[in-house]
Amino acid sequence: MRFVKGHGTENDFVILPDPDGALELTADAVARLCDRRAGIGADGVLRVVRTKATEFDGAGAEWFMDYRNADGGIAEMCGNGARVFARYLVDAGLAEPGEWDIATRAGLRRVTLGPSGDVSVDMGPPELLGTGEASMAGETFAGVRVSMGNPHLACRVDGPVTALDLSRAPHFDPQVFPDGVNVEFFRAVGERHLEMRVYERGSGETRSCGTGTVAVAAAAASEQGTGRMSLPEGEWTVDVPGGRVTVTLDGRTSHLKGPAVLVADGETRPGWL
Ligand SMILES: N[C@@H](CCC[C@H](N)C(=O)O)C(=O)O
Repeated sequence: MRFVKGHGTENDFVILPDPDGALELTADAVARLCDRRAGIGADGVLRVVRTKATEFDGAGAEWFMDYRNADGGIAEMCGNGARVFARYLVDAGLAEPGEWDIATRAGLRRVTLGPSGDVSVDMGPPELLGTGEASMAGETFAGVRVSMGNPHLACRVDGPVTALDLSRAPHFDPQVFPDGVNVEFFRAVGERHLEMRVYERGSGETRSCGTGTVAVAAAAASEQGTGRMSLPEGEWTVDVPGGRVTVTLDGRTSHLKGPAVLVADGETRPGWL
């Protein structure tokens, strides 16, 4: 099986080119590919498949991003994955630099990219769903529930995010989050400038989460309380352990911009999976 390895702010992926949808990708195979000791190692898998070979045929995009978490579970959307997916398509000559849509389980997402460099994704409008909480290492964290197509709980903290112990999964109420949740911890470090760490559903602590960075920018913007229905417009810088991304809220939608890097090509050994 051919693969490419890539990352977006160190949120890393095994990319599996499967244009005709011929791969039978089981949860077990995904978990083995993502295993950092016995496999290739990644936070998730991006299967690259033509929409016409999937149930998303007719969605209005040529390519479907089939994203899976490291534990083999399926997620609706992955923001860093979308950037890396788009960079792979251009690098492989399967798409031209420019602006076009990719299909995801959360709907179409428009990507903008040149022949090299950063990739921007229209992430859609963040959906603020009220408050929620999670607990970790004996402490309870209050946050804002945000849907970016996938579920998030964005928790503001007082101290540096580096001080948090994210070695274990945060606890949350499964009645509030029946599909699980990605939990972000963020703190303001300047004007529209946040630092963030995340514990991702299905992948554990990762060094970046694109949907999570938009969720924390939306949560922080909502606290600015203009009383209007839409979030205050503005550009946010979000620092994550793996680097820096920019989130733009424009009242209609949100954009995530940041690096997307391909680092290796390879082939799994016959019979290994
Ligand atoms: N790292 C991703 C999010 C991946 C999916 C998430 N773990 C979930 O289960 O919803 C991103 O960059 O958005």
